Amino acid sequence: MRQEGTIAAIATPPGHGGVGIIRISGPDSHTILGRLFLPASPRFAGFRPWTLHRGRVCDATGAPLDDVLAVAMPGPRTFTGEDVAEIHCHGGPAVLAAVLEAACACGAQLADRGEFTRRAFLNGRMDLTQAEAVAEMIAAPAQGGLRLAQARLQGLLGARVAELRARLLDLRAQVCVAVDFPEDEVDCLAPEAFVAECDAVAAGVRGLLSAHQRGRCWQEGALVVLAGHVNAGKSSLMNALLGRRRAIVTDMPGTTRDFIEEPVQLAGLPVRLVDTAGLRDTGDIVEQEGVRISRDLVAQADLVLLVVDAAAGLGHAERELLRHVRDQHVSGAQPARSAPSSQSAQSVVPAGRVLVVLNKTDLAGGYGGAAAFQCPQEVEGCPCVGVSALGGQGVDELAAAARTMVLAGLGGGDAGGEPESGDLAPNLRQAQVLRRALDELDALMADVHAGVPYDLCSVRLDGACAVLSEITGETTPSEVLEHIFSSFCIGK
Ligand SMILES: Nc1nc2c(c(=O)[nH]1)N(C=O)[C@@H](CNc1ccc(C(=O)N[C@@H](CCC(=O)O)C(=O)O)cc1)CN2
Ligand SMILES: Nc1nc2c(ncn2[C@@H]2O[C@H](COP(=O)(O)OP(=O)(O)OP(=O)(O)O)[C@@H](O)[C@H]2O)c(=O)[nH]1
Ligand SMILES: [Mg+2]
Repeated sequence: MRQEGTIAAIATPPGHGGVGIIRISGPDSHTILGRLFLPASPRFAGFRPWTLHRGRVCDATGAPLDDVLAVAMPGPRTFTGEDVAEIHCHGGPAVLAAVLEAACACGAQLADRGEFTRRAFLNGRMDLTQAEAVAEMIAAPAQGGLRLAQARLQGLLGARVAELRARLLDLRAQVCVAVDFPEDEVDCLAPEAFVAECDAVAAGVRGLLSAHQRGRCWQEGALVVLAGHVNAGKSSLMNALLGRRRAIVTDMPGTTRDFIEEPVQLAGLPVRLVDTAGLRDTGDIVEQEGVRISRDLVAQADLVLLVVDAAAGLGHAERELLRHVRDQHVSGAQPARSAPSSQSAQSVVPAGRVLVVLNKTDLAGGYGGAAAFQCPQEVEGCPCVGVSALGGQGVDELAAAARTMVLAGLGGGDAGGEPESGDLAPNLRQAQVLRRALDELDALMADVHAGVPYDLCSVRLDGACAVLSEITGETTPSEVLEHIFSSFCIGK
């Protein structure tokens, strides 16, 4: 992992913008800026720190490239902890490429993805949860996710994990006393007290894990999959939910052959909405592949919208899909311990991942044939709503029901509404680390119960502490760091 040298990158998104920023960080950044920059003011007497100065950037031959504002920020109190310079150019791709090239000609190297933030982390300007939050803040699809990323950027998650770890370290100290002075009755830690304290820390870890599930859908969007028989109106419903014509709709069965994913908010919940190929037996190999992908997506979905032609009712393919989803549920596709509160919700609603959508209610009489369409409360044990994808009736109610079901499935229900500022929610990596920490704590408690000597127990205690510090980055393996920062944008 390179950490010397001076790096440069375009910090603003590709394309045309009002202003585009070149960011330079490292020991030579101010020298490089000085060589590129021709001040506009005759009174200019060098860069005043943290102050924008107006001037021109010229290339090596002295030809002017752009009229700019530039700033020099002296380390270590900067984003990266190093000397930083920024050149605020006109936001065109050719201008920015030319100024970046000029910076490189003066000695800067092109920055890798996430290299500015990696340097900030390595220079102790932020812990790993904060570095990850920088990227998550940029990626947040809606306000709820943004608030979760902001809490992490402030270091609240790192602080909570550090607090849990400190309790384990404290316990470790008490264990050492018990090992060193086994006869000392006053200081000796009783196994019951040992287990009780471990259990309290484990409860804290579990609390963070259940927050992860909810946080995930606010940050990445819940996966909601439109599935059902050919011609049921999945693509029409996709378009109705998006409010624009995105998917091709025809009266030919088998119109959609590949899946289509679009981000959308359903009643304020960020969702990755996926339209899929209609389920049917077919000889067409392209369509067969489409059907296979549909089944995969159904298996991964946080919520399946099973679209059914209301007049036709459930057919063979729909019943098979319901059975498929239900079997998956029974075999415990959800990690059992990750969201304890969702387990009870699941057992109340056996097929809680499926919402049956009776479509074409404008054509249908009553479900099963009565005169006016009456939407049943549930179909095959799944909640049910009636809509007309064509006319838009019931689509808002469908969105609200989908939101409620997704949040119920993730535990905690919809009562709390959107995440609030200060709410903690670990991301996937952090949750995986927390799960390992919980395994260590469970094993530790079992050992203490079984009367394993304290000096052996303390090894496990150390293990749990080491696992927890992977969250904040003290002991994170370098390939994990590499992976985290390589998912960043260039220039971040
Ligand atoms: N133009 C620009 N805007 C930007 C950034 C940037 O790098 N450039 N940021 C980058 O992502 C964010 C701001 N992030 C920052 C994070 C830390 C420090 C910093 O370390 N500041 C010093 C105090 C400086 C002072 O006021 O004297 C410190 O807190 O010690 C600055 C900006 C968002 N907007
Ligand atoms: N009357 C009526 N027709 C609808 C409604 N929704 C869809 N349709 C019609 O049903 C036909 C099939 O619609 P699609 O949205 O293409 O159906 P699909 O489920 O995506 O079909 P495949 O992609 O083939 O699996 C089209 O002719 C639509 O216009 C509705 O609510 N009312
Ligand atoms: Mg379709």
